Amino acid sequence: MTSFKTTIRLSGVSKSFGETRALTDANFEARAGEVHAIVGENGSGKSTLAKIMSGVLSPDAGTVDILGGPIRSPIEAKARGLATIFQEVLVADHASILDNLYVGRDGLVSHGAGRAERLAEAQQVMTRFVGEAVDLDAPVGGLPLSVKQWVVIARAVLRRPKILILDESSAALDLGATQRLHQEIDRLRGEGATVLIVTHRIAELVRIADRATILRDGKAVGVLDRHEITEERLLKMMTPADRVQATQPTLSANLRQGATPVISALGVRLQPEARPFDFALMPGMIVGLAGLDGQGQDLFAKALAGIAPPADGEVVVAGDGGRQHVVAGLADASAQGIAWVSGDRKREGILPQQSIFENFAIGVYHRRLKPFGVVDKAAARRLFAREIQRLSIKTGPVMNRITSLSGGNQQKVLISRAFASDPRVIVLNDPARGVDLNTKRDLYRELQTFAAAGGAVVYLSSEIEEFLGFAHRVDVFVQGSLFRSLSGDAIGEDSVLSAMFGQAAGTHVDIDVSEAV
Ligand SMILES: Nc1ncnc2c1ncn2[C@@H]1O[C@H](COP(=O)(O)OP(=O)(O)OP(=O)(O)O)[C@@H](O)[C@H]1O
Repeated sequence: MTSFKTTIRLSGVSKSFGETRALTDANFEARAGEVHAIVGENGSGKSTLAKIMSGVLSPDAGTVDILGGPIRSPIEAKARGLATIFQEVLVADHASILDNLYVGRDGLVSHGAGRAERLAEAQQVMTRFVGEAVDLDAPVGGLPLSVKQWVVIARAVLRRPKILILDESSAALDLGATQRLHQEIDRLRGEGATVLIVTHRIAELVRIADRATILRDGKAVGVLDRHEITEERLLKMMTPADRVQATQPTLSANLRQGATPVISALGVRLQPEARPFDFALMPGMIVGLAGLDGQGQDLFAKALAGIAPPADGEVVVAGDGGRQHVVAGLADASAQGIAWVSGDRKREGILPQQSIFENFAIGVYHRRLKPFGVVDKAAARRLFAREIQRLSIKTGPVMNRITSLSGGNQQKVLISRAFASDPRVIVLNDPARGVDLNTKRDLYRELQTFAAAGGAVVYLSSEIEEFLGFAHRVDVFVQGSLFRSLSGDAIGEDSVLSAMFGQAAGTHVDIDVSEAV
């Protein structure tokens, strides 16, 4: 018989924030040498559980036994060998990579004893993670989100933890990087560590989790073994009985082909040295943007939304009466009916000092003014109430700060803001990051309804699975330029992946916008 060493045991744990019950009488158990996933809808209590285990929050009731005793503070957690990577990417922007890696150990390490060993150790780990050597003295502030995420992961791994908790830590990583993270998780498991992962990425769960504990409304409702973990089973267990099940997305066939593109780009160059390309998006169409990290797809999404103009060429939107209008910035794009949803909600999305309602309403005020420029707050409130229902946003009083919501629910507020601005085009940059399975399905359905009514959707994702059965076309970016467009049946996991690596599998569809512009 195999004997397991239990490293974590939580019994009857409850935690409330005001009137919100985040955890109610929850039990949880994990072992040495296992990867254990914590799964549940947005707001089901996953992060609260992780924070209690990490000593950041103390439970209102129940017992916590981690590696032999309760944990009363983050310092105690650290001393006992527990490291946690929280949902938000927490780095000191002004400090170097090296200082960020060793912060909190024994002061900063830019000078003094031990620098040489630490440099070597840090360089080795960062090279393994990022896939190439990095300048450890570079300030973290200017680095891409994915490298910042690696800094946070490396900081935890360098402590050689006995328990590692990853709360949505792969969210900012692309395909190759996620694979490298999985290798690291395998290595830690092999060394006997307990690895807890909180993730909404189902493919990830199936690939690496030995067991999964499912939370529903703050209660642990079951534990699945590796062979029992399937998307349908997880959905069934995590969905509250009163939650309307979304239907599987179906692809609308009645594309109005031949219509004028609602948004197009001719001879666009994203970087001075990159190859120029053309792009056109018809009303009723959902186009996926794909690529390995940093291949230009994110720059292009930002160019379409007016956030960062391309290095060369123009983005053109069809205005009233067929007029062509060159997009001249974010406010202009928004006035032309192009809405933007960012996946990096902390930097580009939420206004952390504002209420939940204000974060929603800011997107609709300019379109829902009463005569004489007076804001119709009552109308905005009614609209928000409808959106809360539609996307099942789990919120307390809407005048509470946006930061009181769980991460996934903050993201849902941003998505609802985009829908409510009556856009003609919605550009979404990895919007499903940190969003639960049910909401992903709701989101696909809402976007399909929007497209079926003549709207156009640009959907950037780092997960290929998201495009399947959802996008009419997937545009794959390589080296800062559009490499391949895959349409209809040509969209498959293998064909998109091959194109991402610059290979020729799949059907090459040239986009001809010359007639339209
Ligand atoms: N500091 C806080 N103040 C008020 N409410 C809070 C606070 N932290 C969490 N909550 C509430 O507790 C509930 C559980 O939140 P938690 O962050 O644990 O959910 P989660 O399962 O991690 O969600 P997600 O998948 O969206 O990250 C939510 O309803 C959330 O709004």
